[in-house]
Amino acid sequence: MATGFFRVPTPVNEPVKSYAPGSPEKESLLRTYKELKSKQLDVPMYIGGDKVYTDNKQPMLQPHDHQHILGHFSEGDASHVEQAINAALAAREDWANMSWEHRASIFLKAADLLAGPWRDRLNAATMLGQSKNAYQAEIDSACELVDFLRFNVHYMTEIYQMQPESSPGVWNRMEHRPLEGFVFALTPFNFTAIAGNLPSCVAMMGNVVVWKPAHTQIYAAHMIMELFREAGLPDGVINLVYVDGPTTGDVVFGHSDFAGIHFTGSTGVFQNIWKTIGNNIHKYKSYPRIVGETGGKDFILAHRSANAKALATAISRGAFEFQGQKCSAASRAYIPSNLWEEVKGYVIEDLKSFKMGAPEDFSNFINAVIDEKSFDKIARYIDGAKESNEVEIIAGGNYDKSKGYFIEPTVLLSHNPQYTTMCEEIFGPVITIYVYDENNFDDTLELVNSTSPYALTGAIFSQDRYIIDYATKKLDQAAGNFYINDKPTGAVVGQQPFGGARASGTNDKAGSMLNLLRWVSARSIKETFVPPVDYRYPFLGENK
Ligand SMILES: NC(=O)c1ccc[n+]([C@@H]2O[C@H](COP(=O)([O-])OP(=O)(O)OC[C@H]3O[C@@H](n4cnc5c(N)ncnc54)[C@H](O)[C@@H]3O)[C@@H](O)[C@H]2O)c1
Ligand SMILES: N[C@@H](CCC=O)C(=O)O
Repeated sequence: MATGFFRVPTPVNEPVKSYAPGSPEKESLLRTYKELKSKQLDVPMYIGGDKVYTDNKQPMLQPHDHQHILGHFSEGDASHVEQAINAALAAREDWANMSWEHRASIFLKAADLLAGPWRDRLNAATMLGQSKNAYQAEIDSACELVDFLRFNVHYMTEIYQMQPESSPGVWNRMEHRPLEGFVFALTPFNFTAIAGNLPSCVAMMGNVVVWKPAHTQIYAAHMIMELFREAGLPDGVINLVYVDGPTTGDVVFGHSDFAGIHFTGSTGVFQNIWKTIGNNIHKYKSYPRIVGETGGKDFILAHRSANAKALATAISRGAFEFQGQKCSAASRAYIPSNLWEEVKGYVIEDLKSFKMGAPEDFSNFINAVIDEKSFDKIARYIDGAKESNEVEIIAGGNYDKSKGYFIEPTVLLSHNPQYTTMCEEIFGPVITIYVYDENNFDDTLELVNSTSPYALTGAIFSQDRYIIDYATKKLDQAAGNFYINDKPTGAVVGQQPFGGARASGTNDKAGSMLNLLRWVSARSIKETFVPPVDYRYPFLGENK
């Protein structure tokens, strides 16, 4: 059999298209958007080689126009989860034995399809189903997913190249085996790229997967599955089911072949999953890999030396892009008293210029939040602020769900640094600001570090290099992604490996070698060329 030591193409980040007025990409995307919007899809689950339809049809809505249905998905039950596990296990041997370069080819082809003919379709699906504007959909569902696929293939080869030393007469080798069993990918609503990455990077390493997306992301999720199939992913390697979370969890976490979970979502759900796995630990063949990236309460801390305009821009973009429905969105800010009036002026000016509405109008910066449950939760936080005498509403504060789930970008000013919205994740377009005495930077650093249980992202703004150095050291455990003079969001694959610690997750850095290492189990092999033929140590003979 002919073979070689193959080098994969060097990955570079997929360029982000502008969708500027009159651009060909804008025209082409809008055409696809309108085409998809005009029809209703009947979306199946994908189990083994089958597209599985059930009688339990659930609507897929547009968050910005909830009476407009995009189609229906077939909801499954526990029996479908069992079938998906069986299909995965049946596919395991062939997939695990496929030469790595062919696994790589499938995902590199998926990346090229997505960068080319599939780009508009996945972007339009993300705009329609998750209410992202064109630019944010482009960053997420096109560029970030393309980057995940290409960079992960590259990291995979780096892992395979990790080999031990050998001594004379011996050749030591290390194999990076897929896990024994199946892996469960449980994905959130807010990023199409994350939904695509969680099952695919696990499969890339030779594993088989059962994938359950959030119900509100199924519209784009099924297109990702179609993309992988077109790229040549064999049947049964990734099995996509639409079953409610607890029912899926009961079947998956009770199965002896459960080998790991790749999760992104909220902290509470992840902590419950961890407990369930702990309680069932005696049932499994191996200790399951538990990888979870979860919630955040991401901060901006400004020093009195900060540039007020840059700081205000970081607040406007960092808190409100994608309606704050980003794990990394800035949701608490600590501003020194000397800068507050100026910063407030810029932020209010920015917010006045924001347009809110459906994504098909490309001039809308703000779209809708994902569903009624999220809308009601965010509205409750805003109502709480209206009633509190510890908080003022500086901007926004209105909401309306009559047509779509629209919440005005809202800036709260809290006089209490421990007020609820300074501590809890809201996951919506709300930022709370605490203005501190400009001479009290040290105490404020401590406040930032200790106020919330999360440690996902954070930013320091200062023009003073001693302060930047000092804050970077003091806040070393406060954020897994730390930004200097930039908004605490918008991590790019290959540039800022992403993930947080404390209650924000296991910090296995999505889109990096660190993450992929969790999906392999190394086997060390020692081969001795001329084995000894006498058991005695040399000195045993001399003592006679
Ligand atoms: N740290 C990160 O990288 C990152 C990235 C994106 C989103 N997030 C977090 O995700 C959350 C928003 O996403 P979401 O609302 O989809 O999260 P979620 O926790 O509600 O849902 C995530 C997934 O878990 C499933 N699920 C929910 N309850 C379950 C249960 N009891 N048992 C089993 N499965 C269950 C959901 O159906 C979904 O597929 C936020 O907290 C955000 O911070 C984190
Ligand atoms: N890569 C993204 C992660 C978003 C999570 O929801 C960011 O940093 O903005």
